[in-house]
Amino acid sequence: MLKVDSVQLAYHGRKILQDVYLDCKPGEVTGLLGRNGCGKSSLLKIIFGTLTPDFKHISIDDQVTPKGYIQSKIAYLPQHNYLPRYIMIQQAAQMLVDPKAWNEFAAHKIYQQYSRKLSRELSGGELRKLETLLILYSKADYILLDEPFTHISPVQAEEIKQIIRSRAAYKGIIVTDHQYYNILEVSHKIILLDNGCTKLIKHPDELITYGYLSGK
Ligand SMILES: Nc1ncnc2c1ncn2[C@@H]1O[C@H](COP(=O)(O)OP(=O)(O)OP(=O)(O)O)[C@@H](O)[C@H]1O
Repeated sequence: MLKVDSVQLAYHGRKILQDVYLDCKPGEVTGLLGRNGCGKSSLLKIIFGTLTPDFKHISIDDQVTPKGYIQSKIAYLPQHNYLPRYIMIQQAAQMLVDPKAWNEFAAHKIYQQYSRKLSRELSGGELRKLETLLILYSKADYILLDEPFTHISPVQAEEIKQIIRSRAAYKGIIVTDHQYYNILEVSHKIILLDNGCTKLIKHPDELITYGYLSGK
């Protein structure tokens, strides 16, 4: 199990994260919701290990894991595109995809369609979908997805949700997005980040109580 505890982060003396606890185990999708600027991306970067906060306690199976990207324990889809503009999709896939999952990955239509293209030749939505797929089919046991539904049309979002669910059979997945209805649908557990603290949401109505949804 991945456990994230006691994260404290401040930028220039302004507290962003102060009382954070969340956990995620293989077989589970954890949805992370929160208003703009509440610290969702920062928290994912801290879990991945590329942002160092004032304090954190992160462990995988009770072993302290300060940098999850080492040994590919954790993979991370950043909020913004990560593939270099001139890389061929097939080349990126060969570097990132778990060989054991290759056949399933390569069967996806979008891969077959664009494998011989450069990343710069794809539309925003096509590239986002492929980047998400590459991370979901990586070797890592834990996957962090920052806004996988951005630029994605509704039918494509349905397909991504199905893939997230099927990959969650093998992995623990933490996903955040402003398309909260997609997050509610795909997640087994919802965590709201509010005033620097995590709150486990037991019923969607609590999202109104905490002021994340307007309730109108
Ligand atoms: N490098 C930085 N230096 C100073 N402040 C920063 C830095 N990075 C982020 N922040 C601030 O920290 C806060 C949290 O940012 P973060 O990107 O984690 O929020 P978020 O919840 O992912 O937001 P959004 O939903 O809008 O993407 C914001 O107020 C942001 O302005």
